[in-house]
Amino acid sequence: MMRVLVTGKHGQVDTALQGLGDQLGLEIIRIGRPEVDLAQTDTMEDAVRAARPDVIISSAAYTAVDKAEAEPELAQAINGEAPGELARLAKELNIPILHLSTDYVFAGDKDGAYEETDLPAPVSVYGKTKLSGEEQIAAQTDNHVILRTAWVFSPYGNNFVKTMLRLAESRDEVNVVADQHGCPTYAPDMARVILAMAQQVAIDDDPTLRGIFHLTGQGETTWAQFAEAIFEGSANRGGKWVQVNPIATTDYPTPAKRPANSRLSGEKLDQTYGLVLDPWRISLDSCLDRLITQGNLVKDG
Ligand SMILES: NC(=O)C1=CN([C@@H]2O[C@H](COP(=O)(O)OP(=O)(O)OC[C@H]3O[C@@H](n4cnc5c(N)ncnc54)[C@H](OP(=O)(O)O)[C@@H]3O)[C@@H](O)[C@H]2O)C=CC1
Ligand SMILES: Cc1cn([C@H]2C[C@H](O)[C@@H](COP(=O)(O)OP(=O)(O)O[C@H]3O[C@@H](C)C(=O)[C@@H](O)[C@H]3O)O2)c(=O)[nH]c1=O
Repeated sequence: MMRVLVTGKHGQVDTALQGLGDQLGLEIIRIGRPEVDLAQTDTMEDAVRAARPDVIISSAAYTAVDKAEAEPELAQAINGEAPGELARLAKELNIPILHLSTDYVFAGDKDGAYEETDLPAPVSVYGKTKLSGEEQIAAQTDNHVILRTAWVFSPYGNNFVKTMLRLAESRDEVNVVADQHGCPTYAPDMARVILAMAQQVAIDDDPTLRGIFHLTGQGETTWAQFAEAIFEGSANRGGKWVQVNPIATTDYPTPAKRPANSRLSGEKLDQTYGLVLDPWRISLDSCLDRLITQGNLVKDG
């Protein structure tokens, strides 16, 4: 049975990986706080070695985009240094590492969807530290896959879908930015693709399977359109409909700057691995089924 070490014990992606890994009969070993703190890289080695992994999936990160502006050193330790240390260990153990990165490594001034060959130029502390993580991994081992994803949502943890449903509890309308474009991505869809890739790279040393890949849900939208789809889906399931007022980014000031366009092309992933994620609208239905129809919003906290 393949042993998959995953960083993160309470996050969206690591939770989805656990759920699917169990179904597929993989041994998923999750490491995280309090035993392993990625801000203190010396807490990682014993846990990684004890897990005897066949592959590492580096999912955990400092993901509080606005808060990172005030805590750049901590964000850099977790998003920059820790992946480098994980990759060093992967190299020593002679196993592949798959690492989650972000659309926020891009500046957002491109017209079309970003390709893997486009130059990153992050505009936030979070984006800069995630780019540093990519670089530190690549410096440690060639046996790596960097997976840039975006706008992740799921029934678990914190995300935009759950934020909107929570706002609906106290508001009849909400102002949402309409000039940032991206690709929402459902964590359980990601888990399907990530585990398929992990199984392939664990047995195939073909260099074309390595390197950077973009991994997002099919289709694109804006945060305002995404919010509208969330409330329509909510109303269709007997939940509340809330009016979305589209606004400009300048009317929603935040500590961190976000890219105006962070759409990612999934073409390389499709051509290399033959893998695509589901359209985000279909996945949003699955997510809302679990959150509203099955009443998990309250339970998940
Ligand atoms: N969420 C998104 O929209 C996007 C995410 N990504 C990337 O995808 C990956 C997964 O994201 P997602 O699942 O949404 O993240 P979450 O914010 O849901 O979870 C982050 C995980 O990292 C863990 N973590 C944070 N700090 C530490 C630390 N110091 N030591 C140990 N564990 C720590 C958290 O544990 P704890 O609960 O203890 O804090 C949690 O398990 C990340 O690498 C992220 O950068 C990329 C693009 C979009
Ligand atoms: C809650 C809220 C947000 N917004 C805006 C702020 C921001 O521009 C946009 C999204 O807000 P959030 O803070 O929820 O999302 P944000 O933290 O920017 O999400 C990002 O997380 C990191 C981890 C990533 O890697 C990215 O891919 C992306 O998913 O919506 C509104 O306009 N109105 C609102 O009521």
